[in-house]
Amino acid sequence: MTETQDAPVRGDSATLPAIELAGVVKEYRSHGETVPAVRGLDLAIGEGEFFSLLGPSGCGKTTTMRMIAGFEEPTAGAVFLRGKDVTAVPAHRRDVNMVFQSYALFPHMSVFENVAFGLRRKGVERSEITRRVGEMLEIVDLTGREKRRPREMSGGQQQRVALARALVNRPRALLLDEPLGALDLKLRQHMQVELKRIQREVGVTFVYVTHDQGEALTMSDRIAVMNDGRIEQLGSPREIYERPASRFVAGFIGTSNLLSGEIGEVDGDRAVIAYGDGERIVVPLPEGSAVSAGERVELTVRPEKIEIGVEPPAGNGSAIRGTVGEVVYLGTSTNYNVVTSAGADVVVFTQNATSAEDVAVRGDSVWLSWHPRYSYLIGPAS
Ligand SMILES: Nc1ncnc2c1ncn2[C@@H]1O[C@H](COP(=O)(O)OP(=O)(O)OP(=O)(O)O)[C@@H](O)[C@H]1O
Repeated sequence: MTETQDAPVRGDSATLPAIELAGVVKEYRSHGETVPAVRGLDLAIGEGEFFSLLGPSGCGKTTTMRMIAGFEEPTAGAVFLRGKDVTAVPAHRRDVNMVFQSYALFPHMSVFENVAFGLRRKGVERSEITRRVGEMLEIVDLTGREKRRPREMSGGQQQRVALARALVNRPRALLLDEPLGALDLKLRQHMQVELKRIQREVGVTFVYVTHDQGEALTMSDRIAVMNDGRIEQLGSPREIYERPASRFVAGFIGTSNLLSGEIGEVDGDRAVIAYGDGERIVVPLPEGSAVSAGERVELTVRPEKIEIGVEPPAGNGSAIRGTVGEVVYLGTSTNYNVVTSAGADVVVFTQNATSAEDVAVRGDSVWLSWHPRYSYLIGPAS
C-alpha cells in the first residue's frame, strides 16, 4: 500500500502523531434506522506506540479500526495519518496494513509465497524479496518453514505468517483486530509476549483491538477503554488498572470492589467516609474535586491492596469490618470473600509468600484495611 502524497499535511511531520482521530462519529443505517457505533472520538496515537482499543462487544472498536484503515467512512470528523487528512483516501492508498483473526492466508501458497505476495505485486526485485521475506520470517521465528503450506502449521504459526505478510510491506501502522481470538489460552498468552517483542523489534505503530483486558494490559503502551461508542478512559495499563476513572472501567478491568458511604469530613486533599458502625474509609480527593460533608459517594479498591486480619489495624488508613464467606486457596494466593458491616461484598487477594496458613476461615469476624492511596473516588453513589 502506498502513502498518499496529495493530502494536506498539518504541522511538523516529525512530531505528529502516527494516527489521529478528530471528532469522529460513525452511524450505520440498518433497516431504516440509525445505529450509532462511534459517538465522537478524539484520539492521538504516537509513532511506534502499541495502542489498544479495549471494550465489550459492540462498543465500537472494530468500527474505529475500520475507519483508520479506510474500510469505513466516518459520518463526521476526520482521520489523519502523520498529519495528513486521509478521511477521503481509499484503504489501498493508506499506509496501514490490517491483520485479522482469520489470518486470511492463501492456502495453496507456501509460507514464503504468502509473505512475498505484496512485494511481488509491487514489483520489488527478486533478490530484495528473498532478503526481506527472510528477514521477516526470522523476526517472527519461522526461519526454515518457508516451504510449508498454511494447513501444515499450527494456529500460532499461521498467525505469525499473517503478521510477517503484513509487516514485510513496512507499513507505517499495523492494525490488528482480535488477532489471537482463535487460539487456545496457552498459545494466546505465548503469542502476546511474541507480538510485543516483534512490535519492539520492528518499531511499527500497532493498533490492537481486543475485548480481553488481560491481553491489553500485557502488551499495550496505552489503552483506550471504550464503552458505547465513547472512550471512557485513556492511559497506560498501570494508570487504568490503578486509577480507574469510572465505575465501568473499574468493573471491566480486573476485579474491583465498589463501596459507598457518606463523606464525614473533608480534610485538605482527602476525605474521610464514615462506614458501617464507626469504621472509616479514607479517600484522596482528585484535584479540583468539590465533594462536601454529607454527600454519598462511590469508591473503588483493588482486591490485592486490602489486608485482612482478625485484629483492628494500627494507623489511620481505611479500616472496615466484615465477616468471611468463601475462602478459595489458589496455591500462590488465597481469595477471601467478605461481607462488610454495611452489607457490601468485597474480594481480598492475599499472596501466600511466607505463610501456608489461612489468615481467617469462613464465619470469622475480620478487619479489612488499606492505605488511603488505594481508594479511588469514582463519583456520587447511585
Ligand atoms: N455494518 C453495520 N451495519 C449496522 N450496524 C453495525 C454495522 N457494523 C457494526 N454495527 C453496529 O455498530 C456497533 C459497534 O460495532 P463494532 O463492530 O464496532 O463493535 P466492536 O466493539 O468491535 O464489537 P465486537 O467486539 O463484538 O467485534 C454495534 O452496535 C454494531 O451492532
